[in-house]
Amino acid sequence: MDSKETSIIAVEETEFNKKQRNIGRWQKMAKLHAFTVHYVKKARNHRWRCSDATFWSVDEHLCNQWTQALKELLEMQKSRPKQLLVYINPYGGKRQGKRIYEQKVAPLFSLASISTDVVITEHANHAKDNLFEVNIYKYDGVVCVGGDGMFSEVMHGLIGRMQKDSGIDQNNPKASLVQCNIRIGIIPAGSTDCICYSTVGISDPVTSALHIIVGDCQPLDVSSVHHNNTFLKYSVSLLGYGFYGDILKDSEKKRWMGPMRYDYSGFKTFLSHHYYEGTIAYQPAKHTHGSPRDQESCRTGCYICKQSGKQLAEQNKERGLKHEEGEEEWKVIKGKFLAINAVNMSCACPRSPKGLSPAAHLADGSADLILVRKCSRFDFLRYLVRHTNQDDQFDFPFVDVYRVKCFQFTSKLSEDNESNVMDIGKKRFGQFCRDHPACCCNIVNSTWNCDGETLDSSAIEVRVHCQLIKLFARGIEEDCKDEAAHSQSSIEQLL
Ligand SMILES: Nc1ncnc2c1ncn2[C@@H]1O[C@H](COP(=O)(O)OP(=O)(O)OP(=O)(O)O)[C@@H](O)[C@H]1O
Ligand SMILES: CCCCCCCCCCCCC/C=C/[C@@H](O)[C@H](CO)NC(C)=O
Ligand SMILES: [Ca+2]
Repeated sequence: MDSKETSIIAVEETEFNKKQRNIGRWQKMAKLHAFTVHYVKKARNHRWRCSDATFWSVDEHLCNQWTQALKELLEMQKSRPKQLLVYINPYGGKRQGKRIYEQKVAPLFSLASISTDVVITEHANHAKDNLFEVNIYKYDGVVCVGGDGMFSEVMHGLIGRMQKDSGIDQNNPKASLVQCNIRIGIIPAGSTDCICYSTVGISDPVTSALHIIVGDCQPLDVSSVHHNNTFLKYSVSLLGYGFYGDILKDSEKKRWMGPMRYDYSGFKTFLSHHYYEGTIAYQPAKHTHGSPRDQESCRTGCYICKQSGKQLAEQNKERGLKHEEGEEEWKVIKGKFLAINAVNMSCACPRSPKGLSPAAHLADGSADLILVRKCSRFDFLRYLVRHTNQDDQFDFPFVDVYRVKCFQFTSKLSEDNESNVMDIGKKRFGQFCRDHPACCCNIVNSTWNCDGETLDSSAIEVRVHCQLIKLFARGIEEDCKDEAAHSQSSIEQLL
């Protein structure tokens, strides 16, 4: 945190006697007055904690003046939320959402004088549907307690509500969507918590609660996914076909296993080593300055994301004056793929601390399209291992990566179904694997994994909407070796 920026959470008058301290003769001479400042203390690995410091004086007036001045300073922080709508998924991750909120988060919100309306969800889509009914405009933010799936619900509710209120048809894949200025806070209590980890740098409920309290704001790109002019879903983290789609499909049947289900299904999917044929067409993201092979990652105050934000503001100003840009060139790739991963952000998570595309940006209006072509099991394992270490994940002859603003995918199977009259044998028994006719392995489509939810269609059209939503976060901060000491000194400077 910048030392000029206040990291105070709350200021309270304190009864001095309760804080028994050895202050020698002062205590005997006069009645002491005190106030306590609760502030953010930065610890290692992007973790934030709430700490406090008590100040005392024999001068009651001086004490009151300080308390008043600090409270006024806090009042002036207009970006801080005062009223929040909170959705808790009691069944996400290890089913600890309610406990985490009540024990770790609610006391901090109350300390920071934030009032809350809390909804404990009773079924899937409860939060999403509810966001179409409530008066969302009275809130400074919506908080979800759960995992990526719960975040996805809240995001769909908010984006959908904004488009409905503005008369925008979500089924139109070319529609300019209305930005959503009501920020979303994520209290991680899921299985992967990739969105929280990639935007804060850690999956920790207290840290996330403190980012909400100090009123952080991080814009985020959102991809819209359509099939045949029908809206399917939005995505902010991973849109994965092949490996990650198959893991998700298998793991959904094993929700009872909790977060372990991904390891079990991951191992199974790895052993099955399925590849899928299809065609990808994409438009490169020429507007952004970065590349997926950059060494630098997106960090707090990222220059590339700021530039994209400026371009977006210009476009919004010019909209109406200018006609839609002419069609840019499409690149087409046909092939056999073990995995097709499109990521709007790095997708860093505790399992993969750098993520699937370490140089992807949170708010640059682009996604990184990663194509993992058919290769041996051993090579695929080498690729997967690089999700977890520092080595370059794209430095393989069977892996390609492109920074794109939109793409389309059609599986070979659906191309064939659309264009050919299938013979009776195929219709009855399914299509047989052309490479191994003797093995009779059935070719089926994979499933798209869209931020942890499956999509019903394999043929999709995807478009990145630059900075469509905002989070209570600030992106991952640059490593600071002496963060704890720095935070302490910033509070001392302030007082
Ligand atoms: N009360 C509920 N009962 C059943 N399902 C719910 C309920 N509330 C929300 N859900 C659904 O549960 C799904 C999964 O929840 P969540 O994302 O919180 O946990 P997770 O899947 O374990 O974690 P992750 O998404 O990080 O892998 C969400 O898609 C959401 O729609
Ligand atoms: C033998 C080594 C295997 C290493 C495997 C590493 C696995 C890394 C997993 C990274 C997934 C990150 C993408 C996040 C996706 C989320 O949207 C989704 C929902 O929470 N999670 C999953 C697992 O699909
Ligand atoms: Ca992006």
